[in-house]
Amino acid sequence: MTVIPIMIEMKGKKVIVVGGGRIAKRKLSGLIDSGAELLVISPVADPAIIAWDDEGKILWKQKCFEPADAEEAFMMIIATDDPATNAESRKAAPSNCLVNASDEAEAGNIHFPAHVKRGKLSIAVSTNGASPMLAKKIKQDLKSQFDESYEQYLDFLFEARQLLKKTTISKNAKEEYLRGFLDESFLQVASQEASLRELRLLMNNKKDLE
Ligand SMILES: C[C@@]1(CC(=O)O)c2cc3[nH]c(cc4nc(cc5[nH]c(cc(n2)[C@H]1CCC(=O)O)[C@@](C)(CC(=O)O)[C@@H]5CCC(=O)O)C(CC(=O)O)=C4CCC(=O)O)c(CCC(=O)O)c3CC(=O)O
Ligand SMILES: NC(=O)C1=CN([C@@H]2O[C@H](COP(=O)(O)OP(=O)(O)OC[C@H]3O[C@@H](n4cnc5c(N)ncnc54)[C@H](O)[C@@H]3O)[C@@H](O)[C@H]2O)C=CC1
Repeated sequence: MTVIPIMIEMKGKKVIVVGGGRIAKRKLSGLIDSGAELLVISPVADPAIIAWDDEGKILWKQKCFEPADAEEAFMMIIATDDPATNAESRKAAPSNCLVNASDEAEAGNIHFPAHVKRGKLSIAVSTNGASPMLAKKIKQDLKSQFDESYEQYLDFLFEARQLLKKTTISKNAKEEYLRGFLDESFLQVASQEASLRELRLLMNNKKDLE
């Protein structure tokens, strides 16, 4: 399979998860706050899945999979421990459906990468199914390299860039600021605040000229 990485908006999209065990729980945990409409089909479910159902975050249909369950699915995550059910649900997927086959790397058309999220920063690692364990190990390494301070740092970079867009300084000067903010010193909140103050002044100067 030749694959490409994309970031995808899942709000309101119908996702059918076939199976309610450990793997279904892991895949769901990455989707639970995405705004997708999450439906789990399985006779037995992990306690975390039952709790999400109680909280109204997902809908658990306590039953075995039937082809009609796949109707209008935007995405299917196939994760039962029964190979025959997994094959049957793959066949029932609507055309153009995104299909994650967690039991057989080549059988679906999407994989889930190992994922580090620090606020607006996302780093995904894929080995194309060669070694999910290596993907996980690299994720752990990246987690320490890009620690929690990156969440605040990304918010700073976002705000600084929005402020710069509103100033009248030259394109080169803007780029110089943006490049400067990549220096590690800007991981410090004090440096971020000082720069935001400076940029707000620049912006107000623009207003004065208007
Ligand atoms: C193709 C893919 C499809 C998909 O699931 O999307 C897939 C397929 C399969 N995984 C299997 C096994 C394991 N998978 C993991 C772990 C993870 N697997 C994930 C993704 C993917 N796994 C996709 C490719 C990702 C890539 O390589 O780029 C991660 C990264 C993300 C996630 O799951 O969200 C997550 C790390 C979570 C984290 O970041 O913490 C572990 C280790 C563990 O659980 O600790 C084991 C046991 C060790 C081993 O077997 O290697 C099996 C055999 C099943 C069987 O035995 O029947 C298959 C099927 C096959 O190989 O055909
Ligand atoms: N992609 C990945 O990262 C990994 C994938 N796997 C694969 O995922 C599969 C599932 O693993 P676990 O979640 O650990 O198993 P599990 O035993 O925890 O859960 C299996 C689930 O399938 C459900 N199920 C069984 N028959 C069904 C049917 N006819 N219709 C609907 N649901 C049905 C069960 O009720 C249960 O909820 C494994 O068989 C393995 O092939 C395993 C490890 C990692």
